[in-house]
Amino acid sequence: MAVVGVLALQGSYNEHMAALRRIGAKGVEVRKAEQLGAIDSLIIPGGESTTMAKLANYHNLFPALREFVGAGKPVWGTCAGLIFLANKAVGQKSGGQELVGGLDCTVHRNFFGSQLQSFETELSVPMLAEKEGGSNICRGVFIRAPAILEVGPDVEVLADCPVPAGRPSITISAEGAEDEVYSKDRVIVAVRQGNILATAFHPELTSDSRWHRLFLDMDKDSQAKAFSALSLSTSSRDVEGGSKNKPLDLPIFE
Ligand SMILES: NC(=O)CC[C@H](N)C(=O)O
Repeated sequence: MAVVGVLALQGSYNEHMAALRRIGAKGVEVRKAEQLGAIDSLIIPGGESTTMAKLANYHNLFPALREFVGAGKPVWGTCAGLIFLANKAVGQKSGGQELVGGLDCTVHRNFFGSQLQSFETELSVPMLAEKEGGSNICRGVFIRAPAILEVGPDVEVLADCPVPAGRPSITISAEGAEDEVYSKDRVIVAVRQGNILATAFHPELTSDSRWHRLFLDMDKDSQAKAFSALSLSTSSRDVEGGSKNKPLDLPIFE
C-alpha cells in the first residue's frame, strides 16, 4: 500500500492523518528529511506558513522537500501548504519567508483577511465530481486563507470563488514593477499542476473524502506510469517473464 507522508511540524496534520485513516490509506507523520525517502506522496497541511517555514528551516527540510517536489512525487498543499508550494507569495511579513516552490502561481498569503474573516462556503468542483463521483459542490472551509492570484500555463484551475464583497483592493508589489491592484471578482482556490495539488481551504476539516481520494489517485496514476515505463523498457530488452500480466498496483520490485 502506498505510504502518504503528512508534514507534521505544525498545523492540521492530525486532521489529515484522520482523513487518511477514514479512507483506509496509510499516513505517516514526517518531521525529518530522511523520512521523505520512505514515502510515496506528501501532504503539507494548513497552519501558519511563517512558523512552519521556521520549523522546516530549523530541521533543514527545505532542500529535501524541493527534491521531493522536483522528482515529480505527488504533493498536496492545503492553505499554508499551498503557500509553501507556490513559486511566488505576496502579502508576506517583511523579509518574506522561504518557499519550497514548484507550483507555477502567485499566492496571496492572507487574501481573505484575518482570522476573524474566516468563512465557509460551497464551491463548484465539477472536475472533482467527475473523477471521484458525488456532488458538483464541495464545502470549502477557509481559515485566514490564502488565494491564488495568477497561474502559469500548465496549471489547471479546479475551483474558484467570488471575492467577498467589501474586500479592500490589495496592492501587489513585484520587485521593480509598478504596484497593481487585484480587481477581478473571482479568485482561484484550488489547482493542479502535474503531480502537485493545492487547495486554499481545508478538506481535512470536512467529512468529504474526495480531495484525499483524488490525491491518492494521483499517486496511483504516477505509480502506474512508472510501472508502464518500466515494463516498456523491460519488454524492449526481452526479459523473461515480462510484466504484462501483473496488476499495475503491485510493487514493481518483489
Ligand atoms: N489556515 C491556514 O493555513 C492559514 C495560512 C495563513 N494565511 C498563513 O499565512 O500561513
